[in-house]
Amino acid sequence: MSGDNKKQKKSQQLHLQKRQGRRSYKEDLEISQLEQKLKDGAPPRGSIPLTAPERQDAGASTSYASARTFDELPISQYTKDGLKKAKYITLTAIQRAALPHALCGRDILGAAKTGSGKTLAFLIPLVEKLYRLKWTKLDGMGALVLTPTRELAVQIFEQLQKVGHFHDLSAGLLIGGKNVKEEALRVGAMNILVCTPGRLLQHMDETPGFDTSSLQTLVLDEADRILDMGFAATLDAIVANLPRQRQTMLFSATQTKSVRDLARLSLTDPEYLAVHAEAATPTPVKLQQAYMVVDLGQKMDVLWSFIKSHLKAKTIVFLSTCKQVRFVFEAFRKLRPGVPLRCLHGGMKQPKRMGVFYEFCNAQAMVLIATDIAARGLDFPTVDWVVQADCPEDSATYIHRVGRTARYLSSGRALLLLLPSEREAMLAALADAKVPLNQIRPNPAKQQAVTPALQALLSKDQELKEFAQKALVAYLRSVFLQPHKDVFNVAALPVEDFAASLGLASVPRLRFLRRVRGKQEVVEMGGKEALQEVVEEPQEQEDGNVDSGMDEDDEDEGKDKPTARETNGTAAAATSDGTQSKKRRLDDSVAGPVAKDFAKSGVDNEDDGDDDFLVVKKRDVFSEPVEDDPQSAEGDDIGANGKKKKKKKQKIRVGQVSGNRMVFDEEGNALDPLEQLAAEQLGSTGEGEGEGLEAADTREGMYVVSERPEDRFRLAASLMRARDREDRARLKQLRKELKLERKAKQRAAALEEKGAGIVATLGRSTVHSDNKEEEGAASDGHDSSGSGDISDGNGGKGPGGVVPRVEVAHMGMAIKSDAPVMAAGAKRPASAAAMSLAEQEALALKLLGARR
Ligand SMILES: Nc1ncnc2c1ncn2[C@@H]1O[C@H](COP(=O)(O)OP(=O)(O)OP(=O)(O)O)[C@@H](O)[C@H]1O
Repeated sequence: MSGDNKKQKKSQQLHLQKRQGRRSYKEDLEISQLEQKLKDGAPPRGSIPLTAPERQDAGASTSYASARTFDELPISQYTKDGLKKAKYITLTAIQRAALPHALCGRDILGAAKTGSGKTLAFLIPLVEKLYRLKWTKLDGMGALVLTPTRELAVQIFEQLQKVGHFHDLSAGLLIGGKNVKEEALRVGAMNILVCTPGRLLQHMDETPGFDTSSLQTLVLDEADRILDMGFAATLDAIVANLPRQRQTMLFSATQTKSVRDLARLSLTDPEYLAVHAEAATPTPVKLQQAYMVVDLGQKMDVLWSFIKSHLKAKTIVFLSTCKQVRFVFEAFRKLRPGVPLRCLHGGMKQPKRMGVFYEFCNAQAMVLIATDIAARGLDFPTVDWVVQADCPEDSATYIHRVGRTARYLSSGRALLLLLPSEREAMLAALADAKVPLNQIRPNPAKQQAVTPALQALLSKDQELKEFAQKALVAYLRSVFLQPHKDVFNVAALPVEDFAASLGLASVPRLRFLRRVRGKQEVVEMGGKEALQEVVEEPQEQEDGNVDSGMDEDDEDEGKDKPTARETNGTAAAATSDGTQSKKRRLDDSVAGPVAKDFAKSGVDNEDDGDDDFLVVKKRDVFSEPVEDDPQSAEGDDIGANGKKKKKKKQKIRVGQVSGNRMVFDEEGNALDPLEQLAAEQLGSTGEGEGEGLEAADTREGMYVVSERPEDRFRLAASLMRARDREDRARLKQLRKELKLERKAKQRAAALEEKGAGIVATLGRSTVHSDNKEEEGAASDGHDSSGSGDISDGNGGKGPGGVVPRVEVAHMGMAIKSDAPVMAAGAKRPASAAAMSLAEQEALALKLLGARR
């Protein structure tokens, strides 16, 4: 038999062996040795291996409890090689404490500071257990990792690819925002699933043949969040579908010890491993933390000033609700602070979310404005600052938010903005949690007022104005719904100042607020029950609009989701009279100009439930005059028949005399169109209005030259040119940002592309295989390695002297950049991005044209 034929036969035999679930002799031998070592050297129950003395002589003891490096652990060569490839050599504290217990199959409650390496502490035992059980692709789902958010699931999945790089296991990512039918086709063949709870339950309910009965390991990352009331029903339903006989591991920086929670998961004699329990602080040692007391009306200025004075930093800004994030992002972006801005919240579409996630990972200087969706687990490299612009709901959320910086060995800084009404109780809660905080004050020299610029922006941009209105309502509502009433007192908030700081001329009338304030007065006069009554009123509970930091319902893409808090306690489910209350609200009379703006602009669309909050009387704005809206009052013209005359649209024609046409400013004052244009131009400098006018007077003498029409035309033309220049610069900036975005999208799309974004094969196949049989085997979803046998002992290339290769049509844990599947995958996002660039350019050019 020729050498080639022999090779081919051996390869075929190996395939057959794999399909039958058998391992090579060397693997079998390794597995039995590992089992023995695990049994002999298991740490005593209840011990924390972290305190075990370091081994002087590796051969002297059978215990691996004192292992300091991954090489010293009783784990497979495949895992060791995967870890080495990813440059993981020494164990972190939580890994030293948890791995010895977890590897011998015990249930674990792991608690350690943020950024301390908890992910590997559960991924390694999970992969090892399946390896030792000789799990094959035919054995179905063997391990399940649950996480509260999609981005965290993706991140864990990427770590899993590193650990399992050389293993023959398949892994899937089940998160919302993807095609559930495509997932359903493949989900049954996955050995390890990383999921958000909502999507997993959906598959359990709807995917035929999705079998979880052979599950060996269940992991809850950010366990306290998954166990809290927001996920309660989902989690209970998932657990009901899982076998009771399994290993369960719970990890978080703020671990639960609640007996009730543990009973729900049927933990058996769990090891509680809190490695930093005795530490002076629950936050990373290299994290510097400070707080600043800021009036609500000053918050926007403080935030803007912070961003302007940290242009080279990578910063995450946390706000309470999706709508605030959207408004602050859109408004600040338009004001161009000089550092790229991005936003991340639960209302965004999944591909956009992933794009932002990767962009922020790769950026050196950038501000990410986010809700608590980014608070937990996300491992963005080199974040310099975490700014909590809105107070966190409790000390646990504080700890997770600040944990996005100072991760592993790096340092970082965190700033918390507290309102005077939040200060005392929040500081007490943080002191209880042993969080060290210094007070700092804003540097007056660096203070920059953004409010006048926001006012100018909002006066020109109706959409932004609506965003601001919604942001205001969403924030007040979120404060109202917070359970910790000693910290969050909506009645104490200076709402008018807040509205003004967002650039709004007036405050929408909010019935709930009026009632809370009314009841507050009663409370102050001694009637405590009154406030209780307010808190429990059902009418205000339809849309909390708070982004709780979890992807609770994967199908609710694009909607603001209610929080755990809303489904729990404070805002218990709406009562049977909820519908009536809603009707009552709609029947109420219009309160003020802003409410009318909402009515006119038809903002009461389905996806913005918080408009329900406004007291809007639906009426035909075309058939009756609006009394208290200066803009409408000035502009409306009633005809002889009593009907409103249709007004001719006003235009400014460059190069022609503007005649006697008038336009009106925000306050309803009449302005000549060119004067208005000049005023707008000044406003858009981003300086305070008053300052802008003054500067213009001396700089260009606009108001002097506007006496003569020709001069005014010249002025208008020069203003137009200046705007064109500005737009061109913006276009350039846009292109730059798109380039960055494209790169991020490519990464996200590559993830998507690899097996529709959900599948990975933990493979150790050869890279350059011209063996047709092998390829055929690979394409039908089975192992294609043919050389997984480690008996040939070729060191340096991983076990068995093989180099990993991507299996056809699957996203391999053994991804190689030269793999055909990647090359094909890379094409699509690139052209998609190019299209969007072209579209963006066309739009920008259209804008430029329109201006002329
Ligand atoms: N043994 C190790 N050696 C070097 N780096 C490590 C090791 N373990 C983990 N890391 C790195 O430390 C960083 C933080 O790890 P990880 O995300 O697992 O932290 P965490 O404890 O889960 O944080 P959080 O509580 O925020 O979820 C990651 O970048 C990870 O790659």
